[in-house]
Amino acid sequence: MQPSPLVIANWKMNGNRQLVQQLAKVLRESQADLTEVAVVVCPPAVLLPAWQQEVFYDAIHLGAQDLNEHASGAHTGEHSLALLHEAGADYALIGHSERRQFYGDSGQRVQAKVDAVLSYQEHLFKLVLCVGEHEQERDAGRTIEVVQQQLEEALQNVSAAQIAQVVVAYEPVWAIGTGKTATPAQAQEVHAFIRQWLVQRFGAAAQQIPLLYGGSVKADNAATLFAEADIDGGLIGGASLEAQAFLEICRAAQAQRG
Ligand SMILES: O=C(CO)COP(=O)(O)O
Repeated sequence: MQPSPLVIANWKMNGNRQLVQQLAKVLRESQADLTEVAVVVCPPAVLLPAWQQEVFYDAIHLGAQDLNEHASGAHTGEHSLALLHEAGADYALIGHSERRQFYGDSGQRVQAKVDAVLSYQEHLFKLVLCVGEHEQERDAGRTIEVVQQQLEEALQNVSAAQIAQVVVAYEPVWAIGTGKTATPAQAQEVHAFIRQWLVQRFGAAAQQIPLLYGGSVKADNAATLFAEADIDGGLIGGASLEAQAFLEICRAAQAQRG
């Protein structure tokens, strides 16, 4: 059995209360068409409470774009899992390339955040581990090596029992916000590798881990990407800020299992 389709909106530092209402309305009106696809919205943390008021059916989850691995204390500007949970989140993105590149998330820090999620009140959060290569790394033929290293480091302390809480998102850095989507074949090649690595490391249960593709997914290319055997959905940036485009992407994920 394949993992259930999953589509995640990553609003990054965008959106406002009006967009919360717009997107929630579109999703609510279309819920009958989205029976097979789970949808997660990761707004800026301050908008989580606004989303919490809009979300009243089970298929929609809220997620944090990042978290602090400490439980509490002197960490100005940061959010603990307890705070995020209170604001309605039960998913957390970890290791997004923008955090790795611009906000100091080293491989070690990413690993600490993974461990924090998995040791936080058992099974409460799912984590979405983002991996992906830079353009120079792809050009140098190092894509698989880079992705493998990111997986090994981040999931170092994870047990086979905990793997059900993990989602992996492959986001080639050169495809993020550039309009340069990986071709379905390029994405599938890396996804097949990730699947094989996970199964080797965690056993057959890893067949059920959703593998998402992210990087310039739009309404018009989602269906061909999601048609690939190991692409179970998407992590959507820009297109998640347009309610109709995001809905079309969710529909494309649903259609794969329709
Ligand atoms: O980084 C992304 C989602 O996390 C992808 O962003 P875009 O869809 O804007 O390329």
